[in-house]
Amino acid sequence: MLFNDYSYLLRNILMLSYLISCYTFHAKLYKKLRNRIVKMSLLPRLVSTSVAIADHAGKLIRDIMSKGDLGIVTKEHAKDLQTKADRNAQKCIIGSLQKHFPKIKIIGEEEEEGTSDNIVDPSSIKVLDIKCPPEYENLKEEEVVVWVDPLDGTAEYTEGLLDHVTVLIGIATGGKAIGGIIHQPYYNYQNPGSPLGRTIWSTVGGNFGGITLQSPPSDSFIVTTTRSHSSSTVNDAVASVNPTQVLRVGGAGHKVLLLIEGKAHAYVFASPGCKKWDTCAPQAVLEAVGGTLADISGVPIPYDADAPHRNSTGVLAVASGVNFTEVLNKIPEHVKNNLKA
Ligand SMILES: Nc1ncnc2c1ncn2[C@@H]1O[C@H](COP(=O)(O)O)[C@@H](OP(=O)(O)O)[C@H]1O
Ligand SMILES: [Mg+2]
Ligand SMILES: [Mg+2]
Ligand SMILES: [Mg+2]
Repeated sequence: MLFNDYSYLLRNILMLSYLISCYTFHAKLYKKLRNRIVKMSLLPRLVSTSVAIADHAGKLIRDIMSKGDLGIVTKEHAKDLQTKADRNAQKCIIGSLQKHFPKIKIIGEEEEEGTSDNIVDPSSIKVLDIKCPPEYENLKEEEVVVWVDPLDGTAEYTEGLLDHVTVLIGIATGGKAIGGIIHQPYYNYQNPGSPLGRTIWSTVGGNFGGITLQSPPSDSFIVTTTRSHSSSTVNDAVASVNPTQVLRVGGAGHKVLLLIEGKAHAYVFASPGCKKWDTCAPQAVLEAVGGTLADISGVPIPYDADAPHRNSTGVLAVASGVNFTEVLNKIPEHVKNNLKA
């Protein structure tokens, strides 16, 4: 009896010391990771944190779709839709960015402000191997503008074209896109067994991750453009660059991923419909891999806090290795002038 009591006590002491050592180990590891992220300069810290935030927003987007009540409303016109997923993802992204970076300027597509629910937990932030170009080593929060598209490709989301959907977080300073996060919440959704979703990140002049750069075929010229916001000017511009194939798909983020993965040579959108939150993150990711994105006349798009939200002069982008000027020179003057007017 006495022996049983002792062995019981001994077992409990061993168990307790095991639990304490596990706790201490994890607490030390957590502290080490926190210290690493706190010591990083602002740009890599903002990119690492935004990757975790975009992943979390992607989960909210999938949850809303799986529950089936999308809460669709129209905004400026019948083809300009917004769902509960756009609204909830925006609240989560803005709330989380404000909590971690209180002084940065954040401009989001939707009207929703950040809330304290669904704030990304610091323990979900992984320290990624992000290179900070030397000119941004001392960047301050007050100098940064973040352009947020909580759900790009809303029209396609409502129609079940789920791989067209992305979450876009674009980081800008001095009017330039310098970092981007593109999260694709439904990547692999048609390949059960493969990991669902992926996140691509970049710093311009630094590095990128989450995607493998591939060149488009050399014996064709594939153009990607809008699927749900076409017009005669949009179609004229596409035809003018003599495509061998046209991929009409949703989302600015998705179209830029096609350029990076070698599925298209150029993204041509001669329309004032795209906004800065549609292009900032895609531009930063595309430029980090050697591609180019500007307006339909080749003029750089400004991303300052006071820049107009609308990209009124359209969008023209090419994959790495495709000559931007050659494509630009094929866009007719009447298309460029239509957008200037
Ligand atoms: N005429 C238009 N009106 C409103 N939004 C437009 C538009 N043309 C393009 N956009 C926006 O630009 C993004 C890319 O468009 P597209 O998929 O047609 O290429 C989409 O972002 P959102 O889905 O985030 O609203 C889309 O709504
Ligand atoms: Mg929208
Ligand atoms: Mg968008
Ligand atoms: Mg959107």
